[in-house]
Amino acid sequence: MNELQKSLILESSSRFLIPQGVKVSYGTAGFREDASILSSTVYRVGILAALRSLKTQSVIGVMITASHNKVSDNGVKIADPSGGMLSQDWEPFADELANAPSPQQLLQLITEFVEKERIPFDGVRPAEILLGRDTRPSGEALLEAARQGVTSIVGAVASDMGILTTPQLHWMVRARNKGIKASEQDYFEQLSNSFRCLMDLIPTGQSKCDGMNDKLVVDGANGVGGAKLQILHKLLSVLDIEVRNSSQDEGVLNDGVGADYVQKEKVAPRGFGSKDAGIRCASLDGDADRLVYFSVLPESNAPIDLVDGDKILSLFAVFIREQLSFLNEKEDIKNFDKSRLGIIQTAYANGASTNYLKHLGLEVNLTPTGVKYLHEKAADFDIGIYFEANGHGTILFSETFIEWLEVRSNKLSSGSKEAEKAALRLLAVSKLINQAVGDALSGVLLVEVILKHMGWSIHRWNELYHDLPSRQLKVKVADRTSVVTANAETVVVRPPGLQEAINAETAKYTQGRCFVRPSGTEDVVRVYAEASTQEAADTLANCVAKLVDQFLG
Ligand SMILES: CC(=O)N[C@H]1[C@@H](OP(=O)(O)O)O[C@H](CO)[C@@H](O)[C@@H]1O
Ligand SMILES: [Mg+2]
Repeated sequence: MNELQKSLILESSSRFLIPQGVKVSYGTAGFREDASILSSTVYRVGILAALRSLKTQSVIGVMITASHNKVSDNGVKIADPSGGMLSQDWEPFADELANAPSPQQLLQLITEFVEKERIPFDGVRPAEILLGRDTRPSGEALLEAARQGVTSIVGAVASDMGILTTPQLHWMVRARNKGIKASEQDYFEQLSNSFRCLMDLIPTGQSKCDGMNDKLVVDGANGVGGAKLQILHKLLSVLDIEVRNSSQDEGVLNDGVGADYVQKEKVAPRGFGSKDAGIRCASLDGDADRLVYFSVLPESNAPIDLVDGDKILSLFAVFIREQLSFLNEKEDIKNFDKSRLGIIQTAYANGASTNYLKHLGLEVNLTPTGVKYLHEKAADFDIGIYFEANGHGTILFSETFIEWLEVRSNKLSSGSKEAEKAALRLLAVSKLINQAVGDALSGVLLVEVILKHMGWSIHRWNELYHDLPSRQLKVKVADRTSVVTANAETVVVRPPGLQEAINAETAKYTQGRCFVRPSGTEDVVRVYAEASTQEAADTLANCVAKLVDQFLG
């Protein structure tokens, strides 16, 4: 780094001094705090993104959002060249950078890091960053802070992509680095074209089913997703969609609305009630990277039948497996010796879903909580389907498998019609479903077209299996990092004795399963328990919460 560069960083960082006594950490979902203390953090993430862009010689994304958190919070995270999360080996540097006490210390850290990582300041490409934000009122000023961070690196270019869903920004970064068209319009066109293609491939006579209500009502969490879904809807007049809670004019972001609320509380969001009984409903979270479905029950206090991420995963798995079997029948797929379908879940997946998927003969893998782990594992397969129970997930297709499908779908025209259609369907799914990150908008479209393909109502879908009753609790402890887990967080290895105590308690319950882990986003230890009845799951969770308190309180 030359002297000009150094003085530029010193000068601009003196405009973004860090607040006293605040320590931030790049957690499971980037930095997330009360918006009022975030501008120095976001400014520094702008610098980090520019360095990452120089290092990778690729376009990098910065997304300003706090997802399902309250409207006064905000956050920031980086999208890597693939469109996925920031590489984990850069996370410690993100922490150091964000917490450097003074501009001088910040500059020193950057200088050392640039040398250590051999970041090319004289590379072929200058840094290029796409900036996006959700609808939070604090977003505009924070985006400006990010822009100033980016442009404190000489030659770096920051493009403001405006108000976007998180998955749209990730999609654009991925598309830009693949050299394909990457505007928001291109995103909508790709989704709507591949949706139409899947609709055209629905077997004749299949698209009607008794008791199937064709209307879908979507809760937009008063966030960014509702308005974007309306745009898609205009392009896809075949879909009968009504969007409620679609902006902050209709109510407060994430307040009694949204996928996180619906999934955790198992109640209908604001604006939905017993009048909607039986209708197929869906809920997005504040930045539209999570999706759950539900149907309201006729009782007056509007309880719901929840169709969560596990069941969306199961629906996708059934459909993909069916297409693979059409290819299999023709022996075609056997020629592709590595073709493997993998299912990825976390320990929070309902045990009934895991059993169901294993019964289908599918390979189910568990990873620790957090999209980065699920995504990484899913990329090991030709088709990897991953979902968190809370509704974040997608389907990844390997490049080689896509190439194989492309060749097959051309060759097959002379052979089996079914196999040809199956190959075309899989290709369309790979274009519809976001390959960068879980995306509620593409998720809605895929669910809708698969339900039509199967001729299934939401009730038929929900009957795939019955969730085991479960309970989640949070325990406040002195130091949550003293809980250390192994085996995808299913076993506690520290403090000693805690796992044995959990085992002894769990053994008392039919179909009992229980695990504890430190949260990556909140200062708590989470307890998850499952058993054959709700009462038993509640008791098990409470007993284990007490154990956690005894061992760590
Ligand atoms: C039990 C649970 O829902 N955990 C959530 C939550 O992580 P924790 O590490 O459990 O706080 O936030 C993550 C980021 O949004 C999400 O990936 C994850 O699924
Ligand atoms: Mg989100």
